[in-house]
Amino acid sequence: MYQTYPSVVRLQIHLPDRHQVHFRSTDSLSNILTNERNSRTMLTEFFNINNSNQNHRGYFYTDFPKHYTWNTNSKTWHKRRRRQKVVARMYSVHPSEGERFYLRLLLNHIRAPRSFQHLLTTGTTLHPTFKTSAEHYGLLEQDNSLHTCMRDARSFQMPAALRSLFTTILLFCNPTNVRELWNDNYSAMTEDYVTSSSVNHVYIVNKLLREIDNILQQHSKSITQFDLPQMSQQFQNITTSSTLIAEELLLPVSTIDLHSVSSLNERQSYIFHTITECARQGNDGMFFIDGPAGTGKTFLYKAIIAHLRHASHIVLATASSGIAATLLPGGNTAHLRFKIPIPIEPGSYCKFGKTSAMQELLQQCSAILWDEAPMSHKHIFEAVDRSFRDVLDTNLPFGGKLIIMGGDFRQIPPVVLNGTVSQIINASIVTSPLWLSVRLLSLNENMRAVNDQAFSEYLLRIGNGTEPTYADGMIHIPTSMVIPWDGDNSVSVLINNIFSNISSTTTTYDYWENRALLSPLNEDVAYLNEKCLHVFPGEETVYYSFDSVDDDKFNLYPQEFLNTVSASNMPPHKLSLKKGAPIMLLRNLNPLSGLCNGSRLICRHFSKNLIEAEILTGQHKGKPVFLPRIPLKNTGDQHMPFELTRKQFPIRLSFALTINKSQGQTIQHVGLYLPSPVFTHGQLYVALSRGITSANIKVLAKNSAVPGHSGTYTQNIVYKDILSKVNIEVHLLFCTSLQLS
Ligand SMILES: Nc1ncnc2c1ncn2[C@@H]1O[C@H](COP(=O)(O)OP(=O)(O)OP(=O)(O)O)[C@@H](O)[C@H]1O
Repeated sequence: MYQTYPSVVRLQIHLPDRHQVHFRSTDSLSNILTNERNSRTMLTEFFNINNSNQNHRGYFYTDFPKHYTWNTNSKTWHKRRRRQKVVARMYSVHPSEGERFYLRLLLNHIRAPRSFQHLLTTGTTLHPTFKTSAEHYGLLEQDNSLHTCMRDARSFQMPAALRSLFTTILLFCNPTNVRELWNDNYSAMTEDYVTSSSVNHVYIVNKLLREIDNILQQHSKSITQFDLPQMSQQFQNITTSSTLIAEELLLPVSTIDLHSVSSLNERQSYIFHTITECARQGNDGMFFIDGPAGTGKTFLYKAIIAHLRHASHIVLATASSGIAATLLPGGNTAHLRFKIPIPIEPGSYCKFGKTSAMQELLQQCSAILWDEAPMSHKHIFEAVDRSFRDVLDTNLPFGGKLIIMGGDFRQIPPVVLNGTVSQIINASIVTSPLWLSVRLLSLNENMRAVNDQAFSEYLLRIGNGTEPTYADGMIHIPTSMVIPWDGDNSVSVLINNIFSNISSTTTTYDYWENRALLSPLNEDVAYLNEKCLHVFPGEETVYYSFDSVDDDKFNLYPQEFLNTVSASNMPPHKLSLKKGAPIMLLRNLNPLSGLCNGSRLICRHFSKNLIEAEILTGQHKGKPVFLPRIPLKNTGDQHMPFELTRKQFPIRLSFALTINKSQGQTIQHVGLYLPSPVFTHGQLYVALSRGITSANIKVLAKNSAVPGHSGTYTQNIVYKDILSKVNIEVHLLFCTSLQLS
């Protein structure tokens, strides 16, 4: 390490009085023992500095050498005079070393500890071992965590939420003793089934099994794969296919959506009648409802779905993203609904066969709706098309089914990891042969910003890439929307602007649903969330994840390194929350119940192994749900040479969201934070078009000047190749002529 830069400091780690002492062979034993210098180590002296309150900033042990230097001769720490880059590491300790490993874990998570005893103390309790202390701090997983999770959930007496939690545990948590979990929770899970004394036990067991099986089916699993009681013959005869079909037929039809038909605007009405007539006559066809953000695509889908379901048609409502799926009645992600393989390959097939329940459901359904289609890779549509043709024994596109795709090509395109612009364009459905069979239907009236025409036109110019650009594709942001950049201060101004009275108000669903900060990058979103949580009232609860790498026999990846790993689809190692704070789900736990990747919720109650929350948006708004910790893997991350398993609650705070996650939502008060500009097609457009009027949108952009021009500017990225392939302008004319004729 000699002469390396930055310098590397190795920090001693030892149990009380178990440190190494160096002495000469001629030294007497009593001298060695009585020499005070021999009792001093880097760790004990770190404690001493903390005791003397010199470490008033509360540095961790591993941060300490950045501010203090170690003098080996005097065995003392001294404040650094000059700032210098230093990397400090504690010696690594294998978990098999027991107490020393747990001591190290505590030192990595507790700031400025004053002694070993301090590390062993939580509140007024002095723990006998570092292990129990670490357990108490929530740094170690308890053996019975799933049982305590279910036990805590039972106390809320919400049987439906408990059944969903039990199934989530089966699906994601690999429980070792399923039957014991079942036995312990059976009564609580069926509390609401027992409506009269005549309902018999066999019926209740089977009803519960059926309900659990229905949730499992969404994930291509079944109760037969778990150690659960067998379903009786009578219930088994209700086959999965008939259950799938019955479920669709029994979906409630919203009267609001039914009545909304009368308020459709002219183009919406034209498309509504074209599609519903097609379904009524049993015709096939591929439609694409294209419309800029806010033109009422979702509003129209809901009217179509309600009308067809009311007439006893089966309509499979799906979407490319979880959040868009939760906005549709009975919506599911296309991935789960059609069992689309991950990763997708050019020749992939979906994971259902000719004799599957899915095949029977497809036979029966009158239409398939697929929202946010431009976000999905063309190989996904091609796999679904191939599978439908196969199981329905026909060579017609999508097996001759009526497909209604929708979305906006001005918005976020498919994600291609490290992809070039041409790879991203090439991933779009517009470059698939399927696109040739598509009939485009366009909407053009912004119903979201209907009362702010100038804003609506500005948005469209941004989306189409026709807003005048200055150097490097920079476009002007109207002064009324701008918060001038002034570092951290201006971030607080932005937060106060969007979340007015955040520190004092008792906030409602509407408050959270109508407000969000947006930013392109995850790290900036995390920064905003942290700042918001800081000013949000209430006591903070912290959950640490348990991180591991499979088969890491030689401890190549120490805990503190794994804890620093962050990925867009992973919760943080240190998850800080407060009651009443908004959060976002990071996995599709139970889409049919509104628990999708991207669903927004509000925290209500925290236990060690359970979070109780309420759904904030979409069809299931207000529904209580339980969330367990689940092991999450960072599969598919090409930047990492190992597969990390992080056991954590699958959530993040959601005062702030990435722009990509906000797509599809109407958010009245939008705060756009751009410490760096947007990086892909459609992002600026998606962010700004969440709002309903320019008066409620605030933009904070760094480096936003254009030489020679006054005002604030930011980059807008539009891949015009995608838009020209859709040929939107030409098509608008086509639609107008159809209407006029
Ligand atoms: N015909 C209509 N009458 C009244 N309100 C409407 C109508 N059409 C749409 N809206 C309202 O306009 C807003 C935007 O509609 P919607 O979310 O359906 O647009 P979208 O095209 O799906 O937007 P995005 O592309 O951003 O997802 C919603 O609040 C919706 O209720």
